[in-house]
Amino acid sequence: MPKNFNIVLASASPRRVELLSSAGIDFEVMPGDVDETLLPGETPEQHVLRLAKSKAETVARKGHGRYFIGADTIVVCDGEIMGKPQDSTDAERMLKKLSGVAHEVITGFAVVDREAGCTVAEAVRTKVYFKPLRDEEIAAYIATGCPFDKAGAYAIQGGAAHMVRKIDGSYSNVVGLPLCEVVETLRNMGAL
Ligand SMILES: Cc1cn([C@H]2C[C@H](O)[C@@H](COP(=O)(O)OP(=O)(O)OP(=O)(O)O)O2)c(=O)[nH]c1=O
Repeated sequence: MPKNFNIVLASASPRRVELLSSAGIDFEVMPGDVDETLLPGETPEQHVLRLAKSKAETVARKGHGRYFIGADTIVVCDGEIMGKPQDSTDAERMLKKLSGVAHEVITGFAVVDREAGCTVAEAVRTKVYFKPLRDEEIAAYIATGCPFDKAGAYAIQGGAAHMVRKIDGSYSNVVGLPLCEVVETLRNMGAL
């Protein structure tokens, strides 16, 4: 793909940077720091779409470039929306809840075209099935420190790969950016 520094990824997530780079896209990175508190009555989709847009718009207001990409990932298990765990007790609680059952990972992404004054956003869902986890397995995983900056306290691409029996849907969506959909959207918007 041609070099295009008109694209800015509004993210501090090394996973998102790696995923977008793997698609052969050239872009700049500028983190978009926003308050990630869930609003009362917000559905999971509304939540990730609002945050994805907010991250992209925050950076679009101050950065240079034309297309700004923001994203937000959450885990939804039995009606509970899980963001990043607050501490190891919270991580343990989340992993015990995910143990032996299926949950959904939802990533919302938004692309702001600053010149055209328009935004395209989409929420993508992947179903993830965990095997039953032993308490020692959970404790050992938390001790690695990996869960703390991950929604639902796990990383499918890292130390938690062996906990996942199967997934239905996009793998990159679980890692933090649904690549197929993001690249399609960039192309439809004329960014590629
Ligand atoms: C479920 C899961 C999440 N994650 C990560 C993706 C996201 O980085 C993180 C969820 O937090 P987010 O708030 O979506 O993103 P972030 O704060 O890391 O980065 P930014 O807002 O600057 O873009 O969890 C994995 O890396 N692997 C996984 O298997």
